[in-house]
Amino acid sequence: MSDTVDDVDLPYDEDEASQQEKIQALEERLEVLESQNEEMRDKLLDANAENNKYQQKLERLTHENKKLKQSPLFVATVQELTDEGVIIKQHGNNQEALTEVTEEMREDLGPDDRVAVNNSLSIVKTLSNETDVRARVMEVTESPEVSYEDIGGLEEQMQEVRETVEMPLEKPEMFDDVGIDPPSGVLLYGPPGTGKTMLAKAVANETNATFIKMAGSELVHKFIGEGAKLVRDLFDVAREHEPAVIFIDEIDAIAAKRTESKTSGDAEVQRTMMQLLSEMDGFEERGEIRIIAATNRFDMLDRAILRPGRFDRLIEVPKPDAEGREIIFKIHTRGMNVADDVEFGELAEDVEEASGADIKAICTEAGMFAIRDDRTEIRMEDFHSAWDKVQADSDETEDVSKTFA
Ligand SMILES: Nc1ncnc2c1ncn2[C@@H]1O[C@H](COP(=O)(O)OP(=O)(O)OP(=O)(O)O)[C@@H](O)[C@H]1O
Repeated sequence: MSDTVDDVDLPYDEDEASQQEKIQALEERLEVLESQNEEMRDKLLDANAENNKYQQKLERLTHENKKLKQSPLFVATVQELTDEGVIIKQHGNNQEALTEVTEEMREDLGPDDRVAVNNSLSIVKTLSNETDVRARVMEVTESPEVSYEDIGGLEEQMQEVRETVEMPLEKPEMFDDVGIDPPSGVLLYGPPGTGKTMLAKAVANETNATFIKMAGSELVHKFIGEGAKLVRDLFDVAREHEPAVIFIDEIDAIAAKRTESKTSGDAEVQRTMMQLLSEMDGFEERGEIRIIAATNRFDMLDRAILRPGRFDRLIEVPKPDAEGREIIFKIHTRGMNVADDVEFGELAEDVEEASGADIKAICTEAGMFAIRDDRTEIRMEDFHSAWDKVQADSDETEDVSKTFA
């Protein structure tokens, strides 16, 4: 493009064009240039808008990036508010530290409050109350209402649970006299709804022990030190309630085989499991506390937890066979008004893949079918319709969980 007027390529012949022709040619050129200018301005506006969009995206990504790079937060408990600052105690390592806080934050803080702190131990936010967390994740029952008679088809398993959990609680001296250590922990494994929780509850009931249940998934927390702290709490609560049976359901959530990825989440889960193992290793001081864990995913477990002194007694709890199913039908219809012609043996054959939990559901549903039909007596056909419904419901749940997987 030309820089000066002298260089401009004129739209007419300087020597031949008349004044009129020159003016007209220049006007036409001006018009073209104006429309080109307009076009360029539009493009510039578009480009600016686009630029803005990219700028925003860049900001968002930079923010995300920063968040990802940020180190995780730690959990601590406020010990004391002093003139020099706030004394906090970190969970996990139990170290105390003095940290400064803003005046506004100081007003919201009190001793025993749980707070999240960053790497430099500055308080980032306050957390919900610890007792709330404990209550949410721990189920403590003084005497669960399940007895051995409520469990069907698990004779062998029941026998083994009694030997490994009941005997050491009731007759610890026998182990001393014989000179062997009782098994440390019992691991129940098998498909969902087969009676693992029931077995643990029944043994607690029969030994007058407090039943303390915690789900492994509840131990997986986003704050460093939180899972390990809850494990310590779990054993503290058990010590306060001796004799006690600790039941850790879904143990696979904290004791799965190590994956390749080394994210901080994995490390936290690992720490929680280590805490559990170290509590179990302190067996001598554990007194009248027995530990039972359960999983549906035995294949996923880290073998480290199965070593001697840890969960060293494995008990498989399978789906019931026909005989077991018949017993479970009888257990769950004990209080029900069942017609004389109902054949539990036949029903047990019909519901081949049913678990104990399925059979309980079938019995309740069969009752519902009778009510819908305005009857107070439950017939064979009600049980059959109920089995169809239970199967259809579980297919539906499976479809839903597949959709959301
Ligand atoms: N063997 C059984 N005898 C009688 N009832 C059973 C049996 N198994 C399961 N049930 C019924 O199913 C319900 C659920 O069983 P339970 O919670 O013990 O199963 P689970 O094996 O712990 O399942 P999950 O692995 O899903 O936690 C029980 O409350 C009980 O009503």
